[in-house]
Parts: sequence; C-alpha cells; structure tokens
Amino acid sequence: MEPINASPDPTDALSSVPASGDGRAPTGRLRFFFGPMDCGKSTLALQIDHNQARQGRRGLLLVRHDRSGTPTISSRMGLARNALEVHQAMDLRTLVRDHWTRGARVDYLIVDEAQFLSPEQVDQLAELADDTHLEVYCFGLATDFRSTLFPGSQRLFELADELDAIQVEVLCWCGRPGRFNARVHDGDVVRAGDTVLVADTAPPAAPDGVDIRYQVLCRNHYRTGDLGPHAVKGHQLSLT
Ligand SMILES: Nc1ncnc2c1ncn2[C@@H]1O[C@H](COP(=O)(O)OP(=O)(O)O)[C@@H](O)[C@H]1O
Ligand SMILES: Cc1cn([C@H]2C[C@H](O)[C@@H](COP(=O)(O)O)O2)c(=O)[nH]c1=O
Repeated sequence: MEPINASPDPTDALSSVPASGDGRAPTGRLRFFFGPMDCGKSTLALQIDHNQARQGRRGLLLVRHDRSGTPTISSRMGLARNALEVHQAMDLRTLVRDHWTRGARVDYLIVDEAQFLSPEQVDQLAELADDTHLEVYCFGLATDFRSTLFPGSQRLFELADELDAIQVEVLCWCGRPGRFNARVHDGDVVRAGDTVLVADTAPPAAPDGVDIRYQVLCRNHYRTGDLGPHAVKGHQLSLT
C-alpha cells in the first residue's frame, strides 16, 4: 500500500515506478467511472494507478477541486496521492504534450472529480485517447445536488468508450440504494445555489462554521427532502 504522501511536490503526480519495456497500450480508451458521493471512486482511482504503475507504466494524476482543498486524490479509506490541479482554462492536450516534450513518459491519465471538467476538456481527453493511444480513466459524480447532470459528466456520457457504474452501493438512511447527492444546509435539503460547492458527507468539524454537507439519499427521500430520524437542525450530532 502506498503511504500517504503529504509532500507538496507536484512532480509526485507522475508515478515513480520506472518504466519497463514499451508499456504502451495499442489503442487509447476514455473510460468514465461514476457513482454518488462516498461510493469509492477515489479509492478505485488510486487502485488503478497502483496496478498500472507496478507494471512499469507511467501515469499522470489529475484532479479538480478535491475535498482536501489541495491538489490531491484522496480516498476516505485513508490513501492519498499528490496530483496536478486542472484549472478551468487548462488545455489537457498541451499538458500531456509538454510532459512528452520534456522527455517524461505518460501512458495513462487518472482524472478524479471529473464532473468539474469543462465539456471542452472532456473533448480534449477523447482526442488524446484517439490520437495518442493514451488510456484515460475518469472518476466522478454523474449528477449534482439538483439531480441534473454536471456539464463535464454529460460530455463524458456522450464521448466515453466505456461507462462504469461503481458497484459499491451507498445506502440511504432507509436502507435503499442512494443515487442522489442532496446538499444539506443547517439540516435542510437545499435545491438552489452554485453547482460547485466543495464539502464532505460528514458534518463539518468546526461547530462554529457554516454547516454545509452532502447526504446520499434514495429518490423518494431526495424528492421529499427527508434526511431521516437522526437529522437535526443546525449542526449534526455525531452518532458514533
Ligand atoms: N472505515 C472504513 N472501513 C471500510 N470501508 C470504508 C471505511 N471508510 C470508508 N470506507 C469505504 O470508502 C468508501 C468511500 O471511498 P471514497 O473513495 O472516498 O469515495 P468517493 O471518492 O466516491 O467519494 C465508502 O463507501 C466505504 O466503502
Ligand atoms: C453533489 C455536488 C457535489 N459537489 C462536490 C462535493 C465534493 O467536494 C465533491 C464530490 O466528492 P466525492 O469525491 O464524490 O465524495 O463534489 C459539488 O460541488 N456540487 C454538487 O452539486
């Protein structure tokens, strides 16, 4: 298991296992692994990177707006790896080609929080997969707190070679599978606001801060805004 790497060195985003042989896949694919918050997307992203890197392939880890507030791919299982932050105007073709120009090998891309990519950046990923045989693994939410597709996710659904729904079910408080990411403000489900609002499913640590979090719900309870018998107004009490 990779240790948690707290170093801010952005070159750590390149997997450090030395290349062996050619290692290039004959064709590139764009894959989108999607699921609600907390279903294991970042964990899978780090597992795929680990399995690729130990076969001598070199990957570039990319992220936009990780929960940690740093350019990191972080899993609630405790793993984390440094990544490169994708900025709004960044051309991902240029990013990869600059690495190649500098002599750095890049065989695959891992992109976490891919819902935050612009549709143009998803087009760039598709172009990279087609023209350069790069394997592109994207991980993200399908829908936002209003239950509408994120623009980046919509483009991934349109363009990806493979769509993979993450198999680990996140359960609503009632026990049904949850697919809806409700945004909760002071104990109430909110349905209006900015699309991007980085926060966790756990209640905020500081009791004096703004109480915004997400809760995964089944469709019925998302529709009715019912957060379950343990929901409290204001800051959520820890049940553990
Ligand atoms: N203490 C734990 N023991 C076992 N599994 C855990 C634990 N904490 C978190 N997990 C697993 O990690 C998942 C969240 O993984 P993460 O990669 O952070 O999700 P995502 O990126 O989709 O938000 C949970 O659904 C659960 O399966
Ligand atoms: C639904 C929704 C989510 N977000 C943010 C909240 C988190 O920071 C990430 C998702 O993280 P995870 O790795 O999938 O747990 O996205 C948002 O900004 N807007 C939304 O509507």
